[in-house]
Amino acid sequence: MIKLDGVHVRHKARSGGLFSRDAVHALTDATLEVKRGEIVGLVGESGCGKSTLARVLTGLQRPTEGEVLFHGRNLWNLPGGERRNDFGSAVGVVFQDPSTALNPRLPVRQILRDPLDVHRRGTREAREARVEELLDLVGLPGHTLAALPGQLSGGQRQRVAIARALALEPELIVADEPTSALDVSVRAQVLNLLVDLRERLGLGMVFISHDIQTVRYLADRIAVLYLGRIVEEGRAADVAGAPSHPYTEALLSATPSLLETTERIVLTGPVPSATNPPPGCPFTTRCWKADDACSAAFPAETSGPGGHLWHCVHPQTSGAPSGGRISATPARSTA
Ligand SMILES: Nc1ncnc2c1ncn2[C@@H]1O[C@H](COP(=O)(O)OP(=O)(O)OP(=O)(O)O)[C@@H](O)[C@H]1O
Repeated sequence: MIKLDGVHVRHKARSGGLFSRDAVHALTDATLEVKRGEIVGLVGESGCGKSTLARVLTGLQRPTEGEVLFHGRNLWNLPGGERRNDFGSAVGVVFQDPSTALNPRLPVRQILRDPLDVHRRGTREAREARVEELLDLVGLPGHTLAALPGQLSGGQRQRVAIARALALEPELIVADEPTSALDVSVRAQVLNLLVDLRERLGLGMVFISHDIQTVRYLADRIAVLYLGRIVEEGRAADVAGAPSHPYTEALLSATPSLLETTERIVLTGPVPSATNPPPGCPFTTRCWKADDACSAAFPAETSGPGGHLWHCVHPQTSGAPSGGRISATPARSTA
């Protein structure tokens, strides 16, 4: 349905002076496909490029290089009107914090009507009926329509934001950390709602989170980002169950599931600057397996069964995470 092909995004560095040519390499050579009805999880630490990738997928950010293909057509070669109308309605977005994503002065009824009005969908009566249908889809009672966002709980606000994202019957929802601003008690409800909607509506979804355990629960496939690069990608069971990249292993150990006994990997070295990324593997400075071979060039793509891909010179090959077996090294300590 949508494919990123060799996408690079470089921003002008904020810290540079007026005439500085310094660039932040927010995304480097990202290739990723989301098929109809599939949930792709995107994980990585803060600043690794998750939101940039979300902005590229939703057409809010034009790549510096590379292509965004929507049903095989280059998004940025489409006429502006087609891009805004057809692509704009095919992709819905849910942001992290519903308190800031929803206009506090508009009642829910108007918030849900806005996209239908802007895209001139159906008659006035049909739009009213759609608004009620949307509310029902996300499990909110009818009286919510008269409420202002400030009169709702965080979980209810996020349900309204999800309903708004669904208004134009999108094929794809991009959800950027949709539960991290919510109370722990309602996170599971919102996650279950997203899974339920995917099943009922056949939606594709890109779910972005720094928490690989949450993503593992939801996603069909996972892509792991590190300093703007996708370093591992594959079926969720392969990436989270038998990671090949040491960084994925470290992410998994940071939020161990209750059933696993892997020791925690605490990464110690510095994260390289995104303004001046190293020529080799960007994880070298924190990796306990790194040697000279890792610094020469960014590791080529290696593939395993089921479309499992990784970029690492010393991948984990045993089929099980090494955490719990490797003792602490200068680049890694355990806690
Ligand atoms: N408009 C911009 N101008 C300059 N640099 C930017 C801009 N937007 C993002 N960046 C930089 O690009 C890199 C990737 O940022 P991005 O927001 O995509 O990461 P992220 O993984 O979503 O982080 P977080 O989880 O903290 O939101 C970071 O180094 C960030 O500082």
